[in-house]
Formats: sequence, C-alpha cells, structure tokens
Amino acid sequence: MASSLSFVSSSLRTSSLTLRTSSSPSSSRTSVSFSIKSQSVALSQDDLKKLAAEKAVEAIKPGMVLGLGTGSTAAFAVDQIGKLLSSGELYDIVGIPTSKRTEEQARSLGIPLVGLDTHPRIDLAIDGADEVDPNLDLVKGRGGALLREKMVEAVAEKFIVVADDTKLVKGLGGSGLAMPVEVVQFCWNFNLIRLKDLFKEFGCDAKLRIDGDGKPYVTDNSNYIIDLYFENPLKDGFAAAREIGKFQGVVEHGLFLGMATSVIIAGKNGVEVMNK
Ligand SMILES: O=C[C@H](O)[C@H](O)[C@H](O)COP(=O)(O)O
Repeated sequence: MASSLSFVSSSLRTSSLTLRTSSSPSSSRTSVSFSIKSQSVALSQDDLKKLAAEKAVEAIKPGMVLGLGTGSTAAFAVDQIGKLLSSGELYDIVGIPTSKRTEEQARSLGIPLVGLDTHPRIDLAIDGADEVDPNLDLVKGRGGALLREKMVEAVAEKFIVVADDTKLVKGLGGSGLAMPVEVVQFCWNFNLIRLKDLFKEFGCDAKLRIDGDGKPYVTDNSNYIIDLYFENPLKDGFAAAREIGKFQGVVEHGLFLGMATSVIIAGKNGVEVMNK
C-alpha cells in the first residue's frame, strides 16, 4: 500500500500537480486527487490513459521481464518505457509483446523483445482493459489481442491494469459493449449460436466481428472473434468462463478473472490505485 502511494505521488508532482492523498490501512485502495495550480485543466480521455499508464511504468525496475500490453492505454506505457530506455533512466529490461501491433511499436522504440519460450515467468505486465469490476476482474480483448494477453499476463507475478474511469463497471458485461470470444474459423457460426444460447438469460446477442473492409476480423493467431453483448451483467464470471471453455473450437475468452494484482484508474478528480 505504502509503495503504491509513493510511486503515484512522486510522478504527479513532476507534472506540477497539487496532490491530496488518502488511504485507509484496512482498505486496498489508495486515492490521489489532483488539481492544477491557478485553474482547472480539462483532461481528455487520452490524457487520463497516459496518466494511468505512466504511473504504472514507475513500478518497472532494471532486470525485469515485462509483459507489454495492447491497446490505446497500454501504448502509452510502451512509449514511456521506450523513452526511459533511450534516456538511460531505465536499462536491462526485456519485454514480451501481447500482439503484433505492440511488437512493432516496441521494436520501433528499441525495446529488447523475448518470448515465453525463453522467458516463461514475467515480473510485471502492464495492460489496459475494457471493463474493470469492483473485484478487479476484467473484460479484455476489444482490440482483438485477448489470447496473447492472457497467455502473457497469466504468468506475470504482478499485473497492473491501467485505464481511465470510463472502464469501471459494477458487473462484468455491464457496459453494453462487446465481450470477445476468440474462436477457430471452422464452423464459427456453430459456436456463435452456442454462445448466444448459453447466455440467453442475460439477454445476450452474439456477432461475428467484422473489420473495416467488411470481412471477418482475423486475430494475430488467424482466428475469428465473436462479440457477445449482454443486456444484464453476468452474475458469476467464473461460472461463465467455465461454461465458455467447454465449447470445442473456442480458443479464448475476454474474461480475465483473478489476474490483476493492481488497477490504476485515472479520472477527472484523480488517480486511484486499487490493489488485490
Ligand atoms: O485486445 C485489446 C486489449 O485487451 C486492450 O487492452 C483493451 O481492449 C483496452 O484497450 P484500450 O486501452 O484501447 O481501451
């Protein structure tokens, strides 16, 4: 708790923000509120993503094996890692990218890359999320990277999720946006129908993800994605994950349960660090 608080505070200070911190010894949450001297500045959603991502990067130490996440928020973290490496403030780290996009970005920034074959244990993974519930369980994969993300983040000793506060939900599936399931291309519609049927009590619609050219979206692993849309949040994410996993041809799903060790959420009123 104390270490989380200090890494958030020092970084915000360098951004010339005034901080007020509060935390309870019995609580797993640390809040840092901030205001800009003179007058308030409207932070965009991208500003908030960057703020959360850069706070997470402060937890990186030389010698670490890192999981490099995918998406617009994780990209800010990868950028920051690249900057710190090139300035010499950070050294002796290697990263495992969770998508071809992240691999390309990391290579362009000179971040040394390795794979799980040679580095099966990761010290710290930093990634975004699509939904974060009060237990720090997540929906991920709207960017299509769920399979590699889950493989990498499942073996991370620490997994810090970075997000702006629009990602907070009371229950998973509750945002009304997609909960992705990666399936093999073979007879994909068979699995679409089974998935829709599995969740009919939650008012589930299921759609094959289509890319900008009107063709099925193909993941880095040459699979398709079926997006599930729920009218009501899932009551039991673990039960849902178990049932989805029973379908042959389902490769992975976007429920990341019991995996995040910390979540850094940036909102208009400050940054909140929630620890498991
Ligand atoms: O497949 C994509 C990943 O799970 C992303 O981390 C997730 O979709 C969040 O992305 P963003 O930070 O762009 O909202």
